[in-house]
Amino acid sequence: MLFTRIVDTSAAVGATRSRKAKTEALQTVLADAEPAEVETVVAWLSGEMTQGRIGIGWRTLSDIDAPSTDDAVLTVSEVHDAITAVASTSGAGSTTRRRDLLTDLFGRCTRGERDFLIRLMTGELRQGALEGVMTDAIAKAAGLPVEPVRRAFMLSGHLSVTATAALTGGESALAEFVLTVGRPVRPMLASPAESLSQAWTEFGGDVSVEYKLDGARIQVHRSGDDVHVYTRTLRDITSSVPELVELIRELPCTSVVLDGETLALTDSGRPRPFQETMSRFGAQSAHDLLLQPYFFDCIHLDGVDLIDEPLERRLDALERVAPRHRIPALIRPDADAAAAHADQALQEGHEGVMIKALSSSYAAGRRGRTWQKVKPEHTLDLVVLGAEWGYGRRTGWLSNLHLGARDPDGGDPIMVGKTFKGLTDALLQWQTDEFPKHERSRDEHTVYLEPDLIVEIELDGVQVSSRYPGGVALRFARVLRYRPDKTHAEADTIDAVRALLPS
Ligand SMILES: Nc1ncnc2c1ncn2[C@@H]1O[C@H](COP(=O)(O)OP(=O)(O)OP(=O)(O)O)[C@@H](O)[C@H]1O
Repeated sequence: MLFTRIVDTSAAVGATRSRKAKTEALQTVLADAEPAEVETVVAWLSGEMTQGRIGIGWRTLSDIDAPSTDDAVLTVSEVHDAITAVASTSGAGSTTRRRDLLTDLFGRCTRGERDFLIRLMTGELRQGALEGVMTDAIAKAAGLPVEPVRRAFMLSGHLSVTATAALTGGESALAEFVLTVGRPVRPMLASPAESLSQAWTEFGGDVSVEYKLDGARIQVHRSGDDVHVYTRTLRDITSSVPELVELIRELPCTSVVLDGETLALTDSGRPRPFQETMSRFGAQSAHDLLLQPYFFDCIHLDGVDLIDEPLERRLDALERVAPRHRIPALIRPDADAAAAHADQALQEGHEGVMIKALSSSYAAGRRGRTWQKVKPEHTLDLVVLGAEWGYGRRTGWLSNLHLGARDPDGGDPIMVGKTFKGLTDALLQWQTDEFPKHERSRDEHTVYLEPDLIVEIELDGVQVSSRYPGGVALRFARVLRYRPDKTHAEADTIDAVRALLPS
C-alpha cells in the first residue's frame, strides 16, 4: 500500500465531524491493507508508531534539509523500515546517522507525507479519542461484531495487534487474547448514578456497596515474586511504590491480578489530598508518605482467570488473598444499611460510594451501568484548550482556563466554558511553567494548548448557550485539581455535558 493513502485517510478523518464518515474512511483503508501492513497502518492512524517514541524533537525534524518530491511513491513498508532503522540507531555517532537516515526518508516524501511524519514522530497526531471509531472500523473491515474486537483490545492493550488478529484470523484469533499476568488490562469504569436508592433498586439490592476513595487507581500483577504496579493509564510505577510491592509479595498466593485504589492517610486516619498520592507516582526518591492499598477486585488468582466471572466470585477470591486490604464494602445490604454506609464514607472524608452489581463480569475499559458512582458533588473531567494571561494580582500568570469536552467521535474537543476560580497561587505558577510545553499557538491574550492536560472541574450545572459551539456552557465552574492520571481519551464527552442540561 502506498504511504500516501495513510496520509490522505488521516486528513479525511480529521476533516469531518461525522463518526460514520470517519469509520468508513478507516474501514476502507484497513480492508485494502496487506496483512503485514495492518499493524503499522492502525498505529499510524491512531498517531502512534509500532517502534514507540524515537526521541527526536520537532526542531531537529523541521531543520532537516531535504527537498520534497512531487511523486507519492513511498510504500507503507518502506516508511516503516526507515523508522525502524532510525529507532534502532544508538551509541556513538548516532545523532548524525539518524539525521542522515531521516534526510534520506524525507527526500523521498511529498510535502504532505513529510508533514505527516513530523507530526507522527513528535506525538502531535496521537489520537486516543479516536479509539472508539477505530474499534468500529476494525470490526467492520473484518466483518465481525464489535464486541470481540473491543474485548481483544482491552486485553492486548493495542489496537494495532487487535486489528491484525481480527483481519487475518477473525473471531477465533480474537478469542485467543486472554488475561496475561504481567500485561495490564484497561480498568473497568463507572457511570454516575442518579441516586443511591435508584442504583440499589436497579439491581434489586443484589449489590456490593463500597467506599469510593479519592486516591489513585492501581492495578497490581504478581507472578511468583515478580510484582508490577500500574496506574489507571497502564503506566508501570513499580519502582516508585516499594511499600506496595513488598506488601503484595507477602500475599498468600502464587499469582494474582488485583484492582484497587491507593492513597496516603493523615495521622488521624483521614485521606490525604489526591495530589499528594499522585506525586508519589513520579518519584523514585525517598518519601515520607506511606501509601496504603485498598483493593476492590481480583481478576486472576493462582492460575485462574476471573475476568468473566461474576463480581461475587471475584470478591470471594479477593477475600481469600487480601482480606486485610479490602476497601470497606457491604454485600447485599438492605436499602437503609446502604444509605448508612454512604453517610459513613462521607463522614470519614471519602468521596462517596460505588454500587456494583454482584452478578456482573469485569468489563475491562468500559464505562458501564454495572458500576455506578454516587457522590454529592458534580464534577467533569475536561480538556484544557488554553489559558489567558491574568491581570491585576494575577499579572504574569497564565490564569483563565479555556475548557473543552471530548468529541465522542474523535474530533477536536468542544469548548464549553472558562474559569479561573479555584486556582491557587501554586497552581497558577504551575500552569505558567507547564503550559508553554504544551503550546499549540498563542495570541496577545491567550496561549492555546495541545489537548493533553485534563482538569477536574466542579460545577453547579450547565445551561444552553449560543456562545459556545456545543450549544452548552458550564455554570459556576471551579477548578478542583489536575488529573495527570487521565488522557484526552478519558475526558468527559460533550454528550455527558449536555446530559446535565435541565430537562
Ligand atoms: N470501590 C471502588 N471501586 C471502583 N473504583 C473506585 C472505588 N473507590 C475509588 N474508586 C476510583 O473511582 C474510579 C471510578 O470512577 P470512574 O470510573 O467514574 O472514574 P473517574 O472518571 O476517574 O471518576 P472520578 O473522577 O469520580 O474518580 C476508579 O478509577 C477508582 O480510581
